[in-house]
Amino acid sequence: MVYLTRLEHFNAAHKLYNPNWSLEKNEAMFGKCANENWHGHNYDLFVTIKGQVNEDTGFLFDVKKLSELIKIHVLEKLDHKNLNMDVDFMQGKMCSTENLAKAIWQQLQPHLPAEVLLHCIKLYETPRIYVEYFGE
Ligand SMILES: Nc1nc2c(c(=O)[nH]1)N=C([C@H](O)[C@H](O)COP(=O)(O)OP(=O)(O)OP(=O)(O)O)CN2
Repeated sequence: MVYLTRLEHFNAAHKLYNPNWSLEKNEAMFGKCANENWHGHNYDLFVTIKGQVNEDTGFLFDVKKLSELIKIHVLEKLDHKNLNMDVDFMQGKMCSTENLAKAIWQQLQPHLPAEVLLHCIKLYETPRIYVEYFGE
């Protein structure tokens, strides 16, 4: 089994706000990210796939094709967007790094060829905060 990773990048805005809570409770939980405090992040997205190496190509999967799939199914929906307002697959969800990583998996996984398994979505919200999601 070989693991292959492609790093992509996008910028997006969000706020952390639970509409079922008071402003005070949101502020207490989410601090400077809460309520009307819209702010942006430079996200780094690591997509890791796994599988067997093809003897003819030496590739698990052409990483340029992987990049293209990520662009079409993930980045075009997220880059320079407001996660809370513009992104259909984040509607009704808290726009945390955890939920975004899980949603990216759900967006991408159905578009990978059968012989390629998605192993991990690793998403950096800041250089010091990241989430890894393994699809479970
Ligand atoms: N479990 C989670 N906790 C937090 C998340 C998250 O997605 N999951 N997100 C945030 C905020 O989005 C916040 O904007 C993080 O940015 P920041 O405070 O700038 O984070 P850093 O720790 O990298 O910056 P410092 O300056 O070092 O504090 C908060 N929590």
